[in-house]
Amino acid sequence: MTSADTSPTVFSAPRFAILVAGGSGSRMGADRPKQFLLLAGEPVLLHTLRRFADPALGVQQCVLVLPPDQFETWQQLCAEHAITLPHTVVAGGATRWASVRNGLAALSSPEGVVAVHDGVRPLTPVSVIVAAYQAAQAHGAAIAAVVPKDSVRSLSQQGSYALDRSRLRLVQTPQCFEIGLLRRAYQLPELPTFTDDASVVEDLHPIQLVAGDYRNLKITTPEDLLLAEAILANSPPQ
Ligand SMILES: Nc1ccn([C@@H]2O[C@H](COP(=O)(O)OP(=O)(O)OP(=O)(O)O)[C@@H](O)[C@H]2O)c(=O)n1
Ligand SMILES: C[C@](O)(CO)[C@H](O)COP(=O)(O)O
Repeated sequence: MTSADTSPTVFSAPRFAILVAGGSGSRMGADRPKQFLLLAGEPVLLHTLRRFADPALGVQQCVLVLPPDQFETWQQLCAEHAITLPHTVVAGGATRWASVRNGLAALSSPEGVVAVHDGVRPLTPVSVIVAAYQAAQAHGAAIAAVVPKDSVRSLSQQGSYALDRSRLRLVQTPQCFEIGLLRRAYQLPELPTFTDDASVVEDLHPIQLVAGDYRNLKITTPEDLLLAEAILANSPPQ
């Protein structure tokens, strides 16, 4: 895994972003999808959008994928929170895979590097996004990942057995790809084993890992929101 690059940002390929926020947030169990819940007084998705609007990234187009029945919610939040950051809104699908595919169709260019990022990862350091874009520019496909801190076991018919965690990584987003490569991968049929974009691409192209960040959590269940509030208050990622 390469570590986050601190040298001056050098990009040669144009950069795009797809923020997938088309889910319903069933595990959060809130009264609305978790991407619209407030974190430090602002919608989770606004925090995420702001990360990708950082001038160091120079992102040309940011596509937001939303549940088709939640466009009005987002419009209201944009008005309430004076959200003027430029973005393109498209409708999500029944699965994350379908939402990414819809986001890809909305990109304004067939060339460049695209970051696919969970709209519910609002604390991603910009340095991690830079590292993923740069590695994808060099190698075609790069994703953020961290080293597991817990021991890990696999279930077996007899019970369970220990895995060698030194050979395991926990996968995060952003996941960055040459646009042509990602489009080819998303023309293949959807499989139930696809949990992220790397799993969609890996049969076509090797996946490079870059160092993620433990603060880059995915807001999934209620305690994640508490953790995110604490991180923002005490150690906000830049
Ligand atoms: N049909 C879907 C499902 C998920 N996502 C997005 O993919 C990201 C990761 O998914 P997850 O955390 O599983 O979100 P939900 O599907 O909303 O949550 P849950 O599985 O608890 O219902 C989220 O930003 C989510 O909005 C999406 O764009 N379209
Ligand atoms: C894409 C992802 O965030 C990488 O860790 C993860 O696979 C999403 O999983 P989910 O079940 O859709 O939350």
